[in-house]
Amino acid sequence: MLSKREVFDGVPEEYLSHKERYENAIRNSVVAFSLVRKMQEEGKTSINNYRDVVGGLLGSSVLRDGSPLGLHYIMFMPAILNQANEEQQEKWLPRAWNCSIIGSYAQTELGHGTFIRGLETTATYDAATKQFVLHSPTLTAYKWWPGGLGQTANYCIVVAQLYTKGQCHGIHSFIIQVRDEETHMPLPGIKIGEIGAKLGLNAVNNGFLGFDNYRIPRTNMLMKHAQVLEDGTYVKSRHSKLNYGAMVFVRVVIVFDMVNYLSKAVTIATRFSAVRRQCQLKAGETECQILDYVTQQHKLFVSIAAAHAFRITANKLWLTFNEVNEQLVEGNLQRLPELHALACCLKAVTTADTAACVERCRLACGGHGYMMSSSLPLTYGLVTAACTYEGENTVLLLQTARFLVKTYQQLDSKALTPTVAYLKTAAAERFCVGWSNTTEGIIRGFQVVAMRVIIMSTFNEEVQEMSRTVSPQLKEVLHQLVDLYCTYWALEKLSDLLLYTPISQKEVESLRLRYEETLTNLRPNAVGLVDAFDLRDEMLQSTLGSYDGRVYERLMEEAMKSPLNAEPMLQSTLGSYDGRVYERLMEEAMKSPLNAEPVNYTFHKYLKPFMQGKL
Ligand SMILES: CC/C=C\C/C=C\C/C=C\C/C=C\CCCCC(=O)SCCNC(=O)CCNC(=O)[C@H](O)C(C)(C)COP(=O)(O)OP(=O)(O)OC[C@H]1O[C@@H](n2cnc3c(N)ncnc32)[C@H](O)[C@@H]1OP(=O)(O)O
Ligand SMILES: Cc1cc2nc3c(=O)[nH]c(=O)nc-3n(C[C@H](O)[C@H](O)[C@H](O)COP(=O)(O)OP(=O)(O)OC[C@H]3O[C@@H](n4cnc5c(N)ncnc54)[C@H](O)[C@@H]3O)c2cc1C
Repeated sequence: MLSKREVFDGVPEEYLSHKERYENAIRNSVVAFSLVRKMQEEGKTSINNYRDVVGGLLGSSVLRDGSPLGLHYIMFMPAILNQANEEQQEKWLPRAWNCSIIGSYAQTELGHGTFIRGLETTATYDAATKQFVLHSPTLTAYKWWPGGLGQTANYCIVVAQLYTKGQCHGIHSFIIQVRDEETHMPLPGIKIGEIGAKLGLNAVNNGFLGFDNYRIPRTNMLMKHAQVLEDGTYVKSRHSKLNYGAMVFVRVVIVFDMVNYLSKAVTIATRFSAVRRQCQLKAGETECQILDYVTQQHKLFVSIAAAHAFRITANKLWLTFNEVNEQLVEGNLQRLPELHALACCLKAVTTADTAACVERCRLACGGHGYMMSSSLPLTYGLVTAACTYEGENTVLLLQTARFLVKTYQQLDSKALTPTVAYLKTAAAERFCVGWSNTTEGIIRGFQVVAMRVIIMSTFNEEVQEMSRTVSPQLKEVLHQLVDLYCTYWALEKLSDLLLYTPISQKEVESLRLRYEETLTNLRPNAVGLVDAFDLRDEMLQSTLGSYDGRVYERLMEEAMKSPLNAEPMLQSTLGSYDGRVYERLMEEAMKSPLNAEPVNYTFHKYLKPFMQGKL
């Protein structure tokens, strides 16, 4: 059995080289995911409900900057579950589930990420040999970004343009072996490596992948929805977008991820704000806690409310996802567009808001928030990536807008699906006959705004659920959070409300007062509210947010761990670009020390024994 997490001579991750960071990540990941395998063996997690277990690990302090094995669970396995037929699932799922193969998900290319109908990788069917020929016709056709593909995965799901009998049938998914299972060497016809250092997630080992007329069996096309028969006949799917299912799943999971990161950041910043004393409210008094400043409360408290709002929303979205997928199994595709629009909208909104809130938490901690040891910069790097991956936010909001416009156009001719039923009511109250400075009044106002601009989504507060299951005291605080969240956004989006609702100047002024009252009302419970997230110090990994409040002692302890305090300069910088983007990106990637060797030693020492169940 492996010893617990090894670090280089006690040097924290921040001081490791790019290569050492990867080697450390492999060591930590095989230990962490050996635990998942143990839970599988004991029946404590299953192939249909491992989200919480894996999600908890991927957000934990052990894998704090991601894992080379993350995509295996996040997309490789869900893609097989979602797009492989029964025979293919029987062949591949057991090996993926016990990690005797490690997979990734290769869709994005150097030249295309958003416009997936424009992907260039081709899969051409050869009926004579009953094989598909995978090929990357240009440099921009190289797969670029797949997590774990650089040095770790030996299989991946590849999304390519399918050609058979001379005709292109659009993008489809294929399961492809890219490395030898014994030697881990890239297979002939495969060009593979890692793409280099990034803003964050530097333990994920994102890779590139090029094909040179690489042949795979016909049965390696995932054929749950569409098929290619032995003679090359193409059988199309019931719905052209069923192949996009893996992306919908991850967008839903990302909303849960944002809850975890936002809770962590606001816990750190709120606890630090209770410890930090700076300046005086009145001359001659002792310095006050910075948490007592209304400006500090304005920065932080809405993040506490947002963490709860996102958690409630994530749970509701997960229920919708499972409902719609059960209907898909029965052949009922009616709610697929709504699920797609909802997943797009909530992934975009929660990632953008979380990135903004985490940055605000950092700013609220002054210079100490800028220290890596606070864990706030690392958290920001993780959440800001989510605004881009799994669908760039702008593009996903446009998808939601497209769905809402279509829904509005069919308002009188088609029954509305549950999450847009409010449009009927908002349409009836075309100009929102009255305004009230209550939670319900604000929600109704936004429904009217949404109705009028058809691009705002609204959220359903689960207030009724809270009144059934919580004590009067807790209900009062949760209502304060609901009030805070609504009045905050009413004030943030005041221009829309002024444009589309009859809110008066007087009501805006009282809304402002109400907002400040709510901040004051929440102040006594602020630390208790973040303590309620129940995030252990090991999870927070933060000098500022530890439960015992020993901020300064911890800052100094961490500072003394820097090798710079023990020896002279270590650092070097990279060159800049001359405008030849794709060639330069590839040249930079090839500078990675990880690409200097075909197989990193951690494969033979850790990964292979892990995959063979010998750990
Ligand atoms: C189990 C794990 C547990 C815990 C994990 C813990 C943490 C996990 C958290 C984070 C994850 C970590 C790492 C993430 C790794 C990220 C991996 C990636 O990034 S993979 C690559 C992702 N790439 C994308 O998302 C590409 C974005 N682009 C698109 O999706 C599409 O191009 C588009 C923008 C949707 C447009 O598609 P297209 O051009 O084909 O379609 P149209 O716009 O013309 O619309 C036509 C029609 O189709 C409908 N539609 C589009 N997409 C879907 C869909 N997915 N489902 C259903 N329907 C869809 C659209 O609504 C239109 O319908 P119509 O209006 O015609 O009725
Ligand atoms: C950390 C990380 C991990 C990733 N992991 C994976 C992975 O494992 N597998 C994988 O396949 N991919 C992965 N990706 C790739 C990711 O899915 C793409 O980066 C994403 O889909 C965006 O595509 P792009 O980068 O090509 O940007 P582009 O599509 O080129 O978009 C660039 C910008 O152009 C604008 N834009 C583009 N299209 C439109 C439009 N229609 N309307 C308006 N504006 C538009 C937007 O401002 C957008 O930000 C990862 C990315 C990151 C950052």
